[in-house]
Amino acid sequence: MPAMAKRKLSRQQAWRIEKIRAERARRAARSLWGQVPSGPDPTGDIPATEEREGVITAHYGTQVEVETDTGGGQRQSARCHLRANLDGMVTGDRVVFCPGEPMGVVVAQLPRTTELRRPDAYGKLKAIAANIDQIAVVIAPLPTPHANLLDRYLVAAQETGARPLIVVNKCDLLADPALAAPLEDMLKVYPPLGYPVIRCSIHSGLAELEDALRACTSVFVGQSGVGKTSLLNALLPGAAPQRTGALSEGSGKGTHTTTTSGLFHLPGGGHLIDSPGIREFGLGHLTRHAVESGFREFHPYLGRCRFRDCRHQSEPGCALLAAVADGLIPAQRLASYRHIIGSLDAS
Ligand SMILES: Nc1nc2c(ncn2[C@@H]2O[C@H](COP(=O)(O)OP(=O)(O)OP(=O)(O)O)[C@@H](O)[C@H]2O)c(=O)[nH]1
Ligand SMILES: [Zn+2]
Repeated sequence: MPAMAKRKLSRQQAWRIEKIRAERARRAARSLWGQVPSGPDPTGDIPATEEREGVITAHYGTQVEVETDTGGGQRQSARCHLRANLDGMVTGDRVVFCPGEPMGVVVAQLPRTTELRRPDAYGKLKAIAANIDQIAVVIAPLPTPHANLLDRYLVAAQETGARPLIVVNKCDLLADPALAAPLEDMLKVYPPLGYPVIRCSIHSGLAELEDALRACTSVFVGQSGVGKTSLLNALLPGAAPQRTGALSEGSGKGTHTTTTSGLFHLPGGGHLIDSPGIREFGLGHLTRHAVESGFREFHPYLGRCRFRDCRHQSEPGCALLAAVADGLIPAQRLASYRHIIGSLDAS
């Protein structure tokens, strides 16, 4: 701990230091993401301490890789231990750390803007990534896309606060009308609902995807085989899978374990967080309330059904059924809703 922390501080001094720390963290985070903070730097008159702010870019059990922005687009990485009370840290977390040789130590976690969570083996929801701005749900003509699965990912995305993006990969296969027709039919409901749709393949048309990923931190989620790893490798050759591991305490040399997740910087700008756990995000348990609120076009009708416990199946006076009949809600989305609720009831 720096000597400064041992001094007895008045409440006002402690409050001021807290404010300065928060401002420093905000500036560090914004400049790390390539945004230039505006206004004079109110922390400039404060003497530097050994503590720095950074972002967790990889996680290896009790060790993490923490990256700091050293200015001019340069970044520096430091391997750190986690303090024992900081076991819930994930890739994307912004932290305060003390650099050291061969390893530094993470001393504090800064507040998260968003959090991706999924149930662990015991059903308890655990964070798997933090501070994600955008969730790119990847689909493809093959494996066959299912509206209820896409909607499930969109519902899960809605809960996190990150903005959703639909990425249609393998568009080279759309030359086959038997693959194109059902996909286009399924997709047409999403742009009017405000979900952006991008079409690409690993062979061509990546510029639009690069644009959508610029200046933010994203994750790719979606069914196995839609091409998430291939897209990551097309955007950043050699990025996945990453095979560095924990450093041994004594020698500081690498051992061979696969990292559980990693944050990648894209050459075109923006960052991607990837891990097997993140790819399965959205397939965990959802509550009935989360499912209802995850269908954004349902919002004006929720609470307006005749029966308070309406399940929106065939009940008289159901506001959602009436909205479907009036063409205000796509029938495909109500069908998805029922499918997802049916899977909750069955589990
Ligand atoms: N035709 C075509 N094939 C593609 C494209 N992108 C990926 N593929 C193929 O699709 C298959 C699955 O790709 P992956 O990148 O492993 O899919 P994934 O979504 O990462 O799968 P998981 O790791 O299981 O989640 C591979 O055989 C890829 O070569 C594309 O744009 N066009
Ligand atoms: Zn109803």
